[in-house]
Amino acid sequence: MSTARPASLPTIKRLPSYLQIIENARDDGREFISGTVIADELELEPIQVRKDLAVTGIVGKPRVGFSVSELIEAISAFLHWNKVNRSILLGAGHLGTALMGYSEFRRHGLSIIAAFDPSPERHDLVINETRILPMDDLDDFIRREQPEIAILTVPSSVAQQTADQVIAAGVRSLWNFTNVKLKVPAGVVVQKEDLSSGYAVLSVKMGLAAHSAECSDDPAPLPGGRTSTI
Ligand SMILES: NC(=O)c1ccc[n+]([C@@H]2O[C@H](COP(=O)([O-])OP(=O)(O)OC[C@H]3O[C@@H](n4cnc5c(N)ncnc54)[C@H](O)[C@@H]3O)[C@@H](O)[C@H]2O)c1
Repeated sequence: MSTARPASLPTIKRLPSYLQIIENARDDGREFISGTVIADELELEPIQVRKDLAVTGIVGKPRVGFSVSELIEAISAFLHWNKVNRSILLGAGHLGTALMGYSEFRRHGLSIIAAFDPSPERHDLVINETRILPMDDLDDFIRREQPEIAILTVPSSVAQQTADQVIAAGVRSLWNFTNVKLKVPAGVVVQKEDLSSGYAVLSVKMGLAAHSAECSDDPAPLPGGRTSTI
């Protein structure tokens, strides 16, 4: 019987950090890992880590902790990272090229099978095994290859029309890096990404640290607890 529980968004966002630590433990030859060790590495409360890991349905053993291999498998399965998600990227400029160059995605099942850009000088360039193709090839490519995800790193001015085009051709999941709130039909999933939110957290931490340094020598905790890194 599964003991898995529904997951909140913050829990889902923390799981990749846990996975990284547990994979490091595996690479160090360890068979078990405790929630406390994971919590210490990430400066979280152990109860938070145990609650988060409960969503995977894996239960730790008293005084031993969690089986490293079981936990890796369970987190990967929970995140659907144990299957390949074929994706295309629209807009192979600065950000798009950086995403294509990030090999960790492939390790977690995100395979960028092609990129599309209107700029002729970029056509047929291959970045990290992904070829950049002309926009004219887009519709046929989607209908033929049926990618699950479209990654949007186009200028904001063309974000909606690009989304409309890939949806019309059959894509059902969009990872939107533009600052446009896309309008999509029911059944299409959109995740909007904004690096500014990470920068906002950093800025607040810096402000708290500066305030704390003025008041004492102790590091500043974030509101609600320890000096969290995530
Ligand atoms: N989410 C974030 O935190 C974040 C961070 C940086 C940039 N961005 C956004 O990502 C997007 C790209 O930024 P960038 O710095 O890489 O810009 P860029 O100008 O370097 O790249 C944009 C690319 O899109 C291509 N393009 C133009 N029209 C297109 C179309 N109709 N279809 C497909 N490709 C098209 C251009 O030829 C260019 O190669 C922008 O919308 C930017 O605001 C978001």
